Amino acid sequence: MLTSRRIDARKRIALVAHDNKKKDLIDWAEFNKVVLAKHELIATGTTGKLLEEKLDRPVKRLLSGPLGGDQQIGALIAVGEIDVMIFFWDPMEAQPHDSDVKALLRVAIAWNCIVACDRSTADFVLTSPLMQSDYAATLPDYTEYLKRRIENK
Ligand SMILES: O=C(CO)COP(=O)(O)O
Repeated sequence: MLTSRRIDARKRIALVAHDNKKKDLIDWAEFNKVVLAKHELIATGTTGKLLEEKLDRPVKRLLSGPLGGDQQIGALIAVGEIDVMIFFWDPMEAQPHDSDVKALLRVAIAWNCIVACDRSTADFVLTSPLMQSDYAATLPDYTEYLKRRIENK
């Protein structure tokens, strides 16, 4: 069931990284451990396992990316259950599941999900005042508009 964007300051953050980018994502998450502690973390299988170990906190782990985890994150985005996605994908190496990667990035944009694919953008997102509930509440919610537009097609 589609839900509207959450105004809550506690966001549901999806974290995903390709193998060559896992170290970058884990370093970033460790650096931002205190801020991330305020949010719910959801991740693809291997990324989630590494995050749990490094952050010493629970992370909702889905399937590994190539085994359907990317599709699970995409499905959560489509029903409004992810507020932010941090996806450090590898621009230097083709993935066996490139079609899933493309689908995940596509559905995130289709649903106006906040997406960061590198460390600089992830820093901007995490430090944005829009991460706080009172700021987010002043923004228009595009969810209903997007839903109408897609369903009327
Ligand atoms: O493959 C991925 C993203 O496309 C990530 O999956 P893992 O976190 O299971 O390695």
